Amino acid sequence: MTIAIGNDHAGTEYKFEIIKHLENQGYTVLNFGTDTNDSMDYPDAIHPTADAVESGKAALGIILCGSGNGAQMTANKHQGIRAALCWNKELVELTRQHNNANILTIPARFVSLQQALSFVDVFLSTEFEGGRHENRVNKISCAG
Ligand SMILES: O=C(CO)[C@H](O)[C@H](O)[C@H](O)COP(=O)(O)O
Repeated sequence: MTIAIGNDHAGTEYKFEIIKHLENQGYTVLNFGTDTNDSMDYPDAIHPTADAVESGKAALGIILCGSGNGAQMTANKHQGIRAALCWNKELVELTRQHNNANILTIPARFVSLQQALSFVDVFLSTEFEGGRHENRVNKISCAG
C-alpha cells in the first residue's frame, strides 16, 4: 500500500520516524513534506499530499504540523479528502470506523513520538464500518 505524507517544519522529526516505521512494515511512502527544520508554509506541503490521496496515487495520507489545525484545514479544502485531527488513539479509531477518514492529521507539538507512531498503526489497521455511517459520509461532500 502507498501512503502519502506531508509536513511543515514542526513535523519534520516525526515525519522521518513515521517513514522509517512504515517502510519497515513494507509500505511505500510518498514524501511531500519539508525535510528540514527551516520555517515554511504548511499549505505548500499539504496540498500535494492531499492531491496524491485524492487522485488515488496514495491510498491514505498522514500530515503533520505543530497544532495540526493548519494542515487539516488545508487538506479538507480538497473535495475528496476527509482529514481528521487526532490526539489520542480512540479518536483515530473512530475517525476510520465512522468517518472513513483518508488523511490522519497529527499535531506534532502536542503528542509524543510514541503516540504519533501508535496513531499511525491504528489508522492503517482500522476499517470503515459502513452501515449507518455510509450515508453520513456521503453527505459530507454535498454543500447543499
Ligand atoms: O499551522 C499551524 C497551526 O495551525 C501549525 O501548527 C504550524 O506548524 C505552526 O503555525 C508553525 O508555527 P511557527 O511558529 O511558524 O513554527
